[in-house]
Amino acid sequence: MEQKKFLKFCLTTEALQSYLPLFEGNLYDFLSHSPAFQGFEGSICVTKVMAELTIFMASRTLQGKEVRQKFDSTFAELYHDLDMGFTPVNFMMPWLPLLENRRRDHAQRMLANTYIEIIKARRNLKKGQPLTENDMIWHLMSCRYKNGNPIPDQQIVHMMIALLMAGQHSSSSVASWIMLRLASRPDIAEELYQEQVRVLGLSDKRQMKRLTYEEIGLLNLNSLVVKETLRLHAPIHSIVRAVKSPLTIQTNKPSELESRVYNIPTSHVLLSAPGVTAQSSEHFANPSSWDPHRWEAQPAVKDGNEKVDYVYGLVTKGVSSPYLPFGAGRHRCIGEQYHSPDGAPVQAETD
Ligand code: HEM
Repeated sequence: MEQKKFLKFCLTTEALQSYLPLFEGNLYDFLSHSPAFQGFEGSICVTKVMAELTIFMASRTLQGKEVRQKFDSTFAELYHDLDMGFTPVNFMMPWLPLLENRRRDHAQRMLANTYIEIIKARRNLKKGQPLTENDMIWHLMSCRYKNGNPIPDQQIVHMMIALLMAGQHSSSSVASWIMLRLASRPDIAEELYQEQVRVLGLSDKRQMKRLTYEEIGLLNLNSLVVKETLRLHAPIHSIVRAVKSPLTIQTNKPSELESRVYNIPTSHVLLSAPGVTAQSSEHFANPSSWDPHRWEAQPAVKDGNEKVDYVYGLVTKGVSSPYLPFGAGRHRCIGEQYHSPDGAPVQAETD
């Protein structure tokens, strides 16, 4: 949890505000260079393009200049190999002599070496030499555990790779679904465009003006599109926990079930799937239809205002909402806010 608190530093509102110009810069750069966005018609592989875009934007903002520069060459390939080792079989049996597992391990070692070199080079900067931007690597290099110890370089490396993986998969998957859903609903795409023209205005050259952090909050339909897409296509469909000590669970609705009490031994692993309630007609009318406007009428969940701090900052204590795409409890996502400003300019520019 202490490490989670260190990571949270780069996801604060102030940090996110400072990323916005970087997001936009990378986005415009991508749109002008990527073959996928030349001309006004044609077909593209949405998942591939969104994965590329997300990794460029995340690497530049969270990981720092050096990592972003390396993504143009070797890093992207290594990341791909790491990514291919991210399927259930690799999780269940990470030791299997599969080609994917070997490539994954090789990529992990190469990426780790690269991060170590970046950290070393930064430590060797002469006193008085200007710092590069205040990114996550700098921050972790200056953090100390409660016992006063600095974070060992190897741990910084592992945290940086974990962050890269945590943010990339989820964000690029949601971005792809948004594009695909919008392609099937031109009326919503048009509404989104009109909202952006209304809120952001057009420049003299009839181009959309640059977005400010505050304006993101005014793009109401934009946020409903993200919310509704996360309801139907939450990227993390299964959340698993190993039972560490014997657990007794009493069901809330005993009348509907044969057994009211479950005794769960430590040999078990529990799996929760938040998408089940998010797509249930018990909570959402016509649940399989993608309708961002449903949230305008959706009753708010009464989960109470109580908050709890698991060391990395206050989070809502309640877990009874049928809609929990970012999880709940101590392992709840710390990237929720990051995801929104990341998505907003992308959606606005590609509409
Ligand atoms: C649409 C985007 C995202 C979704 C839907 C999402 C969803 C989730 C969920 C459901 C969890 C809980 C996992 C569990 O309980 O085991 C989680 C954890 C986490 N997320 Fe995200 N996430 C997103 C984006 C991000 C981003 C952009 C970052 C970082 C920049 C991030 C960093 C993390 C981290 C570090 C954890 C681990 C927390 C822990 O184990 O304590 N996420 N995320």
